[in-house]
Amino acid sequence: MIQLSNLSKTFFLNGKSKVVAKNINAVFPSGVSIGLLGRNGAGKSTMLQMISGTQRPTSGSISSTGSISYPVGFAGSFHPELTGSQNARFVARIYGVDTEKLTEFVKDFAELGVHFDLPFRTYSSGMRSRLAFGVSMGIKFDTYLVDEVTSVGDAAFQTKSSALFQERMKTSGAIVVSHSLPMIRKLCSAGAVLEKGRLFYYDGIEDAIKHYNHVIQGRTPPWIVEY
Ligand SMILES: Nc1ncnc2c1ncn2[C@@H]1O[C@H](COP(=O)(O)OP(=O)(O)OP(=O)(O)O)[C@@H](O)[C@H]1O
Repeated sequence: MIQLSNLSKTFFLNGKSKVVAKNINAVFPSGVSIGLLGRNGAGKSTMLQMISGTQRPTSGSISSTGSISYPVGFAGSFHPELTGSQNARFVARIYGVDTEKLTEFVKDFAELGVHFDLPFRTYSSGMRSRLAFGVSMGIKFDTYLVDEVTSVGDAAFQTKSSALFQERMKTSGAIVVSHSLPMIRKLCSAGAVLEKGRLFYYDGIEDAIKHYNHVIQGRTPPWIVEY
């Protein structure tokens, strides 16, 4: 379970303020895959960053009962001079998981062939994504945070990635940010909409999509009194 308590976040830039969370109180239940929807700039990525702990709220707090991943597919902390294999070991040590097991898993999953033992700096962007997705999904977390990982590799690899995600969802939950509704429908059973600093949680993804469809047409859903 992830609990947001009186959570507020405001950015100040060039004398202007942007509120992305306004005193939000909400609970993301354990073991559920939740699609986080909202317009461009609503604050979805910021919300994931606050949940992962890389961004601080302006006020309020976030507490959780289980382990939370770093954003799935994030490659920014890989060292360019280390090989894919060495980077996988490095991350395994940071998270205290079996280095051999994770490395074997990633080797098999990411299908990088000889590149797995070559420096990360020599990788194509597709190879980087495959390594990053394999490493993050290779570690068991209670909740996976997924931000727009919609196109990892070619069609065959996407099918494989999606199957791995569904497999993980048997024992874990996720918060998934994507503008692709087919992707959200495929991966999520529940949903939440972030709009004007408020968060609306729905047990059913179709109800969240209904709300989102109102939002993108600039309308307030009839079941919401006011934002
Ligand atoms: N470090 C920052 N400093 C100032 N403003 C920021 C910062 N990070 C984000 N913002 C602003 O906060 C708002 C929310 O950004 P965020 O990336 O969280 O939105 P999003 O819902 O994920 O958007 P998108 O759907 O376009 O990816 C935007 O207006 C953005 O410009």
